[in-house]
Amino acid sequence: MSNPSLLILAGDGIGPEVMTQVNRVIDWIGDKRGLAFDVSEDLVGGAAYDKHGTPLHDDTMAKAMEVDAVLLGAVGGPKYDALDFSVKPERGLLRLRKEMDLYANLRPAQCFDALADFSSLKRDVVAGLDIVIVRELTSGIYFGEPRGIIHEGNERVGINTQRYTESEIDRVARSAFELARRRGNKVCSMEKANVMESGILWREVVQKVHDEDYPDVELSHMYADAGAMQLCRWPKQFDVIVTDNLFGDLLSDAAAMLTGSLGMLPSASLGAPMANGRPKALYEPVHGSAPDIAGQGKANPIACILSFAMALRYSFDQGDEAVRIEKAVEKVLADGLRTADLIGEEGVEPVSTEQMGDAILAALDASL
Ligand SMILES: NC(=O)C1=CN([C@@H]2O[C@H](COP(=O)(O)OP(=O)(O)OC[C@H]3O[C@@H](n4cnc5c(N)ncnc54)[C@H](O)[C@@H]3O)[C@@H](O)[C@H]2O)C=CC1
Ligand SMILES: CC(C)CC(=O)C(=O)O
Ligand SMILES: [Mg+2]
Repeated sequence: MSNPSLLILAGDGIGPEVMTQVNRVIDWIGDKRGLAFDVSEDLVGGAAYDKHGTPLHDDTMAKAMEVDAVLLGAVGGPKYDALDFSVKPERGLLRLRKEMDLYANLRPAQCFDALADFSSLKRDVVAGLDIVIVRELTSGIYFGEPRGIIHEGNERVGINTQRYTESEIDRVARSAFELARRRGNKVCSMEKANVMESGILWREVVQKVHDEDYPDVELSHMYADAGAMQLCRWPKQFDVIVTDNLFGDLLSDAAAMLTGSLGMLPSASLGAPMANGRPKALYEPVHGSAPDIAGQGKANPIACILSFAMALRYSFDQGDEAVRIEKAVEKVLADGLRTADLIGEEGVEPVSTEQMGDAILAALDASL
């Protein structure tokens, strides 16, 4: 039988830097755990634009549709800010999400004990935190029509449309309830049903899916603005949060700071099962291309490494190996290793991206 296939799209900015460390972990898993992957690499975002004049070449899109899982670094950067909207690096990533139909974006926010004092919130509030935001990823205001910038009278008007069908809400709600059953059995759904019709529909459909098929899961509803406040006030009240594309984008960046840094948050974007039973899947850190630190060897590779651990868990039924990687990360943090984004106190010397990779590989070796 052939090895499972992975397509690596490192992208722009710190994407290739953090992905270099992930490649080392992939090699380690192949050598030391006998879990080899057929890895291919390609371009996305600004890197693809530079070569092909498009942020995602059709051939790359076709490859992404064929492989067992895609691993992505990050896209975007100031070099591309002036480009026409249709060819901006971010469009490449949005096309992947849309055409692979990756409707459920799982964004876990877990606070490692060693970082509990580093969060901008008090230790009590974040210690032991383990929540997952399930963000709808293929619809809502990022994709709704009409959209654009039009002329009206003597001024321009920017338009985006929030649009959700019942079936789009239904399927992401099911993902959240299924996930909750494997965790703390609680779902909190967030929208703005007080001011948006799409929020009213969202709330109704989530409630219906719950009542018909998941009555055993505890369900609550919250307005997304209040949800943001509750995430900062007492995040441990949550287990799984399900929300739309825009609110999920915002709430998950906010949740990142509960864990210490945006450089810590992995994600899995999952779609319907393929013929082999595995879900269509793309794994990527929640952070972007971090142009302010790109090329300096300062980036924290943990979010991207933990995204590969999520791939092992959700695409390849290798939950034990995923835990092995998560424990290795926990160990290096407990040993005091910190990339620059995790340094709060004076006198603590940051390690480089590569040194963090070295330490995680050493911790993996020690786990054998
Ligand atoms: N999935 C993706 O590829 C995403 C791409 N972007 C794109 O990235 C570019 C920069 O966007 P920003 O708003 O600055 O967000 P960003 O996530 O790239 O950076 C925000 C802040 O967090 C820091 N940071 C992020 N990841 C880090 C890591 N691994 N280690 C250490 N520090 C880290 C950065 O240095 C920066 O100060 C833009 O072009 C944006 O569109 C933004 C978010 C997601
Ligand atoms: C297309 C991305 C740049 C949008 C984003 O911030 C995200 O998905 O986290
Ligand atoms: Mg974002």
